Amino acid sequence: YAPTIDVDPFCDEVLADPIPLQRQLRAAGPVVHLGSYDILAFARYEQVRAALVDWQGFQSAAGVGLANFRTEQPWRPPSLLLEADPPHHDAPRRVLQKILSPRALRTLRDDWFADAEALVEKVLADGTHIVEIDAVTELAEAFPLRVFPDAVGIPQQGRENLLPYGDHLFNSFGPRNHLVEAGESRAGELQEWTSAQCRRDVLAPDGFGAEIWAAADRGDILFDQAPLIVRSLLSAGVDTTVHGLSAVLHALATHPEQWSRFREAPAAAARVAFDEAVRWESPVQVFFRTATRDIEIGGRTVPEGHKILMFLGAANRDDRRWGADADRFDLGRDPSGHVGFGMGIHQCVGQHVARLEAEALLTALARRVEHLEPAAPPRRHLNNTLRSWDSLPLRLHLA
Ligand code: HEM
Ligand SMILES: CC(C)Cc1ccc(C(=O)O)cc1
Repeated sequence: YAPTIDVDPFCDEVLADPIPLQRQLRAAGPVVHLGSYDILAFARYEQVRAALVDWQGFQSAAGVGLANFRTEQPWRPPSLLLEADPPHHDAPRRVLQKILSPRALRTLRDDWFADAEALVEKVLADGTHIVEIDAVTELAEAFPLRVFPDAVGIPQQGRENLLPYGDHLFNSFGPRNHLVEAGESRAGELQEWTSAQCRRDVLAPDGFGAEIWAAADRGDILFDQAPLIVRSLLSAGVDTTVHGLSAVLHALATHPEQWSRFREAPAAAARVAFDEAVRWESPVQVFFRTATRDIEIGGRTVPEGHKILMFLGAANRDDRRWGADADRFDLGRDPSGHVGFGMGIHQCVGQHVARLEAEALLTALARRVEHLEPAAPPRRHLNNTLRSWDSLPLRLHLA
């Protein structure tokens, strides 16, 4: 038995504010039937985590969106990591894990910290004691776009395609609603542009892209896998960090006591602040899996071949796991174990890149900004998978 809830989780009202539905789903039970799509959903931490780590029972190869690749054509060739299961998932994952490891990223640390300081200087330059900015366009979008495409090694030309490509990709994990339809006219062109950036002859000789091709030279992966693995970086590595950064900036700006606490020890607190923001906001809100057999979970059977929907954002605010103050953004909390980066064999392979970007930007801001506060109400960006802001007007009081 699973209670049915008929609210459409992908309607604009829920995408703008998913918190009420998250509460309703958690309260309804460990497994809930979504009437609007006739699928089963998990919103409590225990079941979401259990489904994420059970890659044999809940597979990714049939797609991690609503579309079931067993019966319908994906809009782009499936990812060799995200939309693959072991054994096919193993080699591409091993290659990316090594290239994106904390140790491998050490060579970028100084450059990214220096670039974040340069960006913050540029943004604050035209102010005297108080500066008003839109933190989405001037910081959260600007910083990843300054450092990440260069780290991958793609050409300068056309980088403005990265955000719209990612936005459509993340919409396409949901149902074919107005958000997907709005992106469909450019989808083919954006997909072609992105794939063209993954060819060996256009990539710089010393970036993540070149390292993926070098793995093919060594025989760690096949040559025809290399471009798709580069595509994974361009697909997952931009919009996610943009919305992760705007999430942590919004959290800190709306919790002034947390900002002053953060400024006392920015280097140490930067990583916890980012992970607590990823837990609290969950930039990646939901995604799907497909049952590989009839599976018992939460006292209910998921029939073989059926899609399940995991509400990461709801799990990250489940008081059964996080305590009574689960809804509070609190730098004193230990956010480890959150599912904002997933969990198990598909857990975000780029999480250390995201954390390094956040550390660089937050420490640069902590040096120069005494206090930050909202200057006007922020505006939500609606996307079937991502929780994000279109605009985040902030007033920065300089140190
Ligand atoms: C705040 C930023 C980010 C968030 C919230 C995020 C979230 C996630 C989540 C939830 C998953 C698991 C998907 C699943 O289980 O099906 C994932 C996987 C992945 N992420 Fe991230 N991500 C972020 C940044 C990045 C970056 C910067 C990169 C690349 C440099 C990246 C590359 C990937 C890849 C390739 C996968 C697939 C891993 C696999 O299936 O083995 N992500 N990410
Ligand atoms: C949260 C995830 C769905 C983000 C993501 C997107 C795309 C890929 C890919 O490999 O193309 C990997 C991860």
